[in-house]
Amino acid sequence: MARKKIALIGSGMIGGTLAHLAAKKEMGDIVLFDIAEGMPQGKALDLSQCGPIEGFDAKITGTNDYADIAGADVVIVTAGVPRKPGMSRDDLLGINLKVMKAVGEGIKNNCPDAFVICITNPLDAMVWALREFSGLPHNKVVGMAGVLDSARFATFLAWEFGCSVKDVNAFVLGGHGDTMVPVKSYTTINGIPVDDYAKIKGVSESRIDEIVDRTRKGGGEIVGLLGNGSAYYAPATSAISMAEAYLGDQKRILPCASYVEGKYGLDGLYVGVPTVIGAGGTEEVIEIELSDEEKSNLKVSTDAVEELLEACKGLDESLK
Ligand SMILES: NC(=O)C1=CN([C@@H]2O[C@H](COP(=O)(O)OP(=O)(O)OC[C@H]3O[C@@H](n4cnc5c(N)ncnc54)[C@H](O)[C@@H]3O)[C@@H](O)[C@H]2O)C=CC1
Ligand SMILES: O=C([O-])CC(=O)C(=O)O
Repeated sequence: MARKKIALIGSGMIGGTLAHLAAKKEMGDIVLFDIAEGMPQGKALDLSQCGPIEGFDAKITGTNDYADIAGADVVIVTAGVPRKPGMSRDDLLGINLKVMKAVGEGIKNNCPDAFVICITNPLDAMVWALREFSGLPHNKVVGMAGVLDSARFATFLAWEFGCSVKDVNAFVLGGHGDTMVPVKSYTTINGIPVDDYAKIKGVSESRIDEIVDRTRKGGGEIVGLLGNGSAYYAPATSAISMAEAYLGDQKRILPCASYVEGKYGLDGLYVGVPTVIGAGGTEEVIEIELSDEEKSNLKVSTDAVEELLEACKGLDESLK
């Protein structure tokens, strides 16, 4: 069987990390694309030289030519700019929207059958715009955010409880902004609801609320510490788990920015919801029961996403 082909559009901090992870996991051959000349070629050469040490045969190439992504099975998009301290993700909208237009056309012309995972911020608006520009079916274009946000929530809970992260199943829904919705009612410690476990361990409700708040601002905390750029290890790891679910037809249920039409009272937008990922791409959006408070928090978050879509339409006529 031919090896799978994974195209990474954007070869910066997340792109390079994605390439390393995909190669180590032998997910297929990897093409690093970027508009910066020499950089993807240089990273490809450097990463290829890990092969003899780590024992992978994945072929890694770097390019500035979209023709080289032809026939890719999976495309992961990180092209664009990250925020700097003091900025919100939404401040990136104007500049990254133009990038999504170029990337969408590159995908449409070269690998229209690929499964496309968008990472570029502001995530929920950029994945929507990328889908519009590429013209691919909605089930083949998805955004990565919920896996990362849920991993952050799980990490902070495991630290608080002094338990293994393997036993924490945390769930974050909604848009990938400070209004995201960490859903306590679906967060468990090996099946034990988080609020019950907090009582057992003597952790106060207000402490759990602080952890929810830290999760919401988790990206900004790292932006502030790095000073120049944003998180890349966990974002890359998150997107790889989504690519593996597709390539392996795993039918995993992952929180992803998926296209939602009808469910959750939404009408045609991308936002973080539990999603089945298998060989059909995003095969199903799962609608879960939410409390009144969770519903109203989700509404605040989805309203913020709707506003960004309107802003995109105002910036690019073709999106109207
Ligand atoms: N969805 C999520 O959870 C997360 C999203 N992000 C976002 O991911 C994006 C990438 O982050 P990093 O890799 O850290 O940034 P980076 O700056 O290291 O890499 C971005 C790369 O995109 C390239 N690029 C710019 N315009 C391009 C174009 N038209 N075509 C192809 N490549 C182009 C740049 O040359 C650069 O190499 C940012 O927008 C960031 O905000 C970051 C972390 C998590
Ligand atoms: O915070 C940022 O700008 C990058 C990002 O989306 C994250 O790490 O969650």
